[in-house]
Amino acid sequence: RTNLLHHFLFRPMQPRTTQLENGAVDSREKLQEFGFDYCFWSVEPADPHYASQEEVFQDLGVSVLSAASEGYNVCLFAYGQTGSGKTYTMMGTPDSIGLTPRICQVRHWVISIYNERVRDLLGAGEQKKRASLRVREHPEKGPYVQDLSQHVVSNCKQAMELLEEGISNRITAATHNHDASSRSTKLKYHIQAILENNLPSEIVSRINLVDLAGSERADPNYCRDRLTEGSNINKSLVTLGIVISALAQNSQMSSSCQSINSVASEAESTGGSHSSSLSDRGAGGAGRRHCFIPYRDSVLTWLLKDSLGGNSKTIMIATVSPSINSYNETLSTLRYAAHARNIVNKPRVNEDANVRLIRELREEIDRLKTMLLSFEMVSKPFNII
Ligand SMILES: Nc1ncnc2c1ncn2[C@@H]1O[C@H](COP(=O)(O)OP(=O)(O)OP(=O)(O)O)[C@@H](O)[C@H]1O
Repeated sequence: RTNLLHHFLFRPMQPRTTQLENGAVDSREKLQEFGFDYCFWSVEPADPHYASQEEVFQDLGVSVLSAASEGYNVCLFAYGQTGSGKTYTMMGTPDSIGLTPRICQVRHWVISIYNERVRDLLGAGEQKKRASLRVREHPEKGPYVQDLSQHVVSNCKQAMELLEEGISNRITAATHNHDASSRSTKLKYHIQAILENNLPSEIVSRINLVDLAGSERADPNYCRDRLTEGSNINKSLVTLGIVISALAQNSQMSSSCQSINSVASEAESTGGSHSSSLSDRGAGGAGRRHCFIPYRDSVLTWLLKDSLGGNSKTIMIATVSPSINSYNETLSTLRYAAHARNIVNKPRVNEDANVRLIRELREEIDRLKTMLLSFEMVSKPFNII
């Protein structure tokens, strides 16, 4: 999230009309307003407002890389209806390279790819044979996939080749196994790129790049008729929706408690007669139960635990189609994104405690040296005499 906030007036390209009971037509436009940080229009290259892949990278990719080099975990995920451009934005085409290969072109990235069944798409030998890998949770580093193969890439071309290899492995595996879950892959791919900075800072930051399946799968009715695929098929996307709205609700609750508490402390400091009642209300608000966040209900949300409401800077790309036929899906994507925007994460620099202490002591020495220098400069005129 940046501080920049624009407003998006959602207006269908043709005014929506409603047939009234008496046969008349109500052609009033229905406008909906949404907040967002960036908006990219990439329908027609000849359009003066056309946003190229390079522009999207400059706005989003560069901030991902700079946050990661500072030691923050970063997550970038694309959400939207089928065919609205998630893969185009995240992966791109050979002629128009998207965000993921551009982000991964930096040296010493370690890439791992897996789908929602946590299959290692780039594994060789034993790793390739395994149907699925286990997700475990490290007390400090958070959830991770055990025994995932790691691949180092040093340029954009290598990253693109590796991604294509992983994606073709996923398609082959799904076709051969007649695996219902893989055929309707909820998560197209999930890459974890780990940036390891060498000593003395020892910063390790994790980048999650996620290309989700079409958002219409988040609708529990989507595969009602597909008996073979079962009702759990869209679990990742449905759970993602539940997690996002629960987090948004918690964040809103916390911010309203904070504002009540700040009004209360202001009233207390000015000696207001009603301060105690406001404090009580604040305490009551804080005491209100926060929603339980069901991260573990799906592998996707478990692995993205830090990215959603935790230690990460997270960017959600909501892709929408300009077509009037996609009105409902577009509206639902924008509502989803508006919910996600309310989530407050707590990103922090990943540093070893000892390393942090050394860094802080060095900063203190620098500060004291500067003070000493300015003190010497002030006292010099007297010495000259
Ligand atoms: N901005 C764009 N410019 C040019 N082509 C685009 C753009 N966005 C999408 N496309 C093209 O539209 C088609 C569908 O896009 P894409 O595969 O990215 O959709 P998706 O949201 O990932 O769909 P799904 O959820 O089904 O995988 C692709 O052929 C893609 O190259």
